[in-house]
Amino acid sequence: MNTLAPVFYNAESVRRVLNWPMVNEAVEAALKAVVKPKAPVGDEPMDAIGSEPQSNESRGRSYVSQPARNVTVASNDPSKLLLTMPAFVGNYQLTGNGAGGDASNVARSTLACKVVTSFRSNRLLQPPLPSINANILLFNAHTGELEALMAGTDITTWRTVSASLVATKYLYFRRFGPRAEQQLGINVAVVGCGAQGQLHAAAMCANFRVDKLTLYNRTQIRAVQLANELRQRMAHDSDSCYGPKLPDIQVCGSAGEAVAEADVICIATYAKEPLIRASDLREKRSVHINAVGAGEVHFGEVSDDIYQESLVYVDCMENARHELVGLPAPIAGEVGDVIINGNYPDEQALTIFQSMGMASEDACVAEAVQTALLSCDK
Ligand SMILES: NC(=O)C1=CN([C@@H]2O[C@H](COP(=O)(O)OP(=O)(O)OC[C@H]3O[C@@H](n4cnc5c(N)ncnc54)[C@H](O)[C@@H]3O)[C@@H](O)[C@H]2O)C=CC1
Ligand SMILES: O=C([O-])C1=[NH+]CCC1
Repeated sequence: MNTLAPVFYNAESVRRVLNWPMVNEAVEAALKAVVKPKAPVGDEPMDAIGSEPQSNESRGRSYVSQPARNVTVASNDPSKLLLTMPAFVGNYQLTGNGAGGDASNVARSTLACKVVTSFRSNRLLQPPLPSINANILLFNAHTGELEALMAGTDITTWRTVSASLVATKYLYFRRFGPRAEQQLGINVAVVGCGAQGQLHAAAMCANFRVDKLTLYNRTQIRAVQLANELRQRMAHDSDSCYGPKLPDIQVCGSAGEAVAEADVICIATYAKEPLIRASDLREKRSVHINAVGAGEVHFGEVSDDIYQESLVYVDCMENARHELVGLPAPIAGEVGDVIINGNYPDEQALTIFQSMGMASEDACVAEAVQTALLSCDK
């Protein structure tokens, strides 16, 4: 493509092409690409003696260059942050869905940088603004030229929710069998009904068979509004993807009440103190938690006693070394490794997906969005 002048894709254009099959596939590609190859035990190639294991690139697998994100505190207020998130994702493939209709199945490489602010007080403005605002720069991966600037706020919400969907599929459903995500009904709890919580609630119902959805928000009216919106949307959706029966949606007075019968919990707040504890979870564990929020300290909203009982998985081990210092439990592994190797947790396990958010997810989704928009123009 000739990129003499970068193209601007506004939020409306991006929203037009976002859909779950596309975003889920792009996010799954990013989660797999960050997994570093393991050195084969007792079978090291001659040229590997004393050196690093062979790279994903030399093995023909996808790979990532994703430095730790840079955080700038805006003014003297530590809750106002500017994050720069660069990533190169090499040699990954998307099928027709993930490429926005372009089923060429060629290996792709994407170079991108997301610039995102997190100003949690934006919600208190009149009128309120989103807490998270993002833009994504997409470069030509061969020449380094800037090709596009893309509105990235919706992509941030969608790719974060999608990471929770993918984690739920592999860390929860797949422990019960290869097609359990299509067959098993689940109870889902959403704690925090801001931008993230709202889309988590809708996406869990659109992608899985949800029997019961419980919602909790500190300001209850927002949970009530979300419940009403979801009920209306589901009732009017003609090509229903919600399974044979619509979910029973309930608003709860506490986070503990919301999670009491949940199989899958999504928690996305700015709370610094834990909102859920081990005694809140149902006795028969077999529970999966997507821990998404808490701002600067990712693991603040879930109590230590839950972490201590859990197998904790992350999106990226390398990022965890920088961002999860003090995590009250060891890290069991990366979601991408579970996808690649099929080493699913036991049925009874309590698992946490500790979501930090990766620049490579933004890059792969932005690339899929651009492909979809270009194919719309044809
Ligand atoms: N893991 C990832 O990739 C990403 C994580 N996030 C994080 O997700 C969280 C939510 O983000 P948004 O939904 O965009 O924000 P939002 O401002 O739209 O919603 C924030 C929610 O947190 C709740 N909340 C805030 N403080 C609380 C407290 N002390 N106790 C209980 N509830 C509280 C609010 O009631 C609201 O429901 C943030 O921590 C944000 O940093 C956001 C984007 C990506
Ligand atoms: O990954 C991301 O984009 C963010 N994580 C927290 C704020 C924004």
